[in-house]
Amino acid sequence: MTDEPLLAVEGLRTTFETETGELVAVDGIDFEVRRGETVCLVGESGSGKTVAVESIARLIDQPPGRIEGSVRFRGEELTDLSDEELRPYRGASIAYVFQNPQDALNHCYTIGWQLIEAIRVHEDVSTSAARARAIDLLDTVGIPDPASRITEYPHQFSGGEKQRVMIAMALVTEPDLLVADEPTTALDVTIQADILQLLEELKATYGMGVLFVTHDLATVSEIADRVVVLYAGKVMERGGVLELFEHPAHPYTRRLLACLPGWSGGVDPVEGAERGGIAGSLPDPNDPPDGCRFAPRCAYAEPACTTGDQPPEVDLGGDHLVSCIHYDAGDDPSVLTDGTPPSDGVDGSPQRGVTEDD
Ligand SMILES: Nc1ncnc2c1ncn2[C@@H]1O[C@H](COP(=O)(O)OP(=O)(O)OP(=O)(O)O)[C@@H](O)[C@H]1O
Ligand code: NI
Repeated sequence: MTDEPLLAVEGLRTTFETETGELVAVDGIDFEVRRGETVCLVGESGSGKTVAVESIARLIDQPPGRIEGSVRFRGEELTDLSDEELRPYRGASIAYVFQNPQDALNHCYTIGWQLIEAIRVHEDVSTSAARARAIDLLDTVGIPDPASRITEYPHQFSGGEKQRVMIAMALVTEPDLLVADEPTTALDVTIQADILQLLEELKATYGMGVLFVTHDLATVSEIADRVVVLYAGKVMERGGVLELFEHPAHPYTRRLLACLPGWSGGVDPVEGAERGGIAGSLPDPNDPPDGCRFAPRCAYAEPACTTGDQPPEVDLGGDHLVSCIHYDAGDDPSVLTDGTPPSDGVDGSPQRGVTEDD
């Protein structure tokens, strides 16, 4: 029982009915979050990060959405539960913090009123006890002079303070899992680090698992214990943060890292040349390519990369998994890291292994 991860997601697949057909936002992904650790879900815009985390507590309307696969939380299969049975989990033992705190706060009510309401929804306590708890929570999230700030309205709080209030709201239920979807993206850079630091402190204090969504690898390097790299609804690679930053295996991860200023862990010539972004764009989610979803943008794609489904994950040891055929037994992954620029393929896109002179 103690070996059971806090959250175990297996084969999670979330699709939407759209006018142009079925859109596959998340396409059969596996990952885990253990107690007391921060797992970062990282990937470009549109890769399915938000849909993935919102699928966990079924925050997605079905229809048009459709969620399949297994989500086990503290050993319990959540997908079997009715909406009513899910209530103790959704927004409670699994709490969410989103990108824009102003969207979640009601500008007509004081911060205190909103916190007290949130507390009383979950606990049968007097208003004065709830008020004391609200002050305590504001103090916990680093709002100075909470006893007087509690009477203020959202517009009297800065962006960073509003996000701290949202974190306080999430803590009301003492969650076991805090899901934070780009919680710092809307904030000034100077404030972002403070919020990350706060989340780190709270994780330690409460022993929560944190599932953190970001497109920013610099943030990942600050807070992650483990990382899940998502691309076009598929997991490209996952593993411990140090392992992943020092020995990134998937060409997509390597490209992402090469875009990170100051990262010098074996940038290959193609990656180095493209610092500042990855050429090309995500595939059409209504019509994903066969094979590895990244193959159309991958400098190392071979014909075998573009057939079948996303390659099965290869276990590189130490919890490090990669979905890339170059790591299959018998293949030679050193082509990805030997520093030789891949030869140019047709229509200017570099392709390895498909030209005669390779
Ligand atoms: N309600 C919906 N109906 C139809 N398609 C949706 C819906 N919600 C999300 N999608 C699609 O699912 C895909 C994944 O979206 P998602 O919001 O999860 O991406 P993301 O990785 O969180 O991106 P970002 O970094 O921009 O937040 C996108 O193609 C998006 O258009
Ligand atoms: Ni998102």
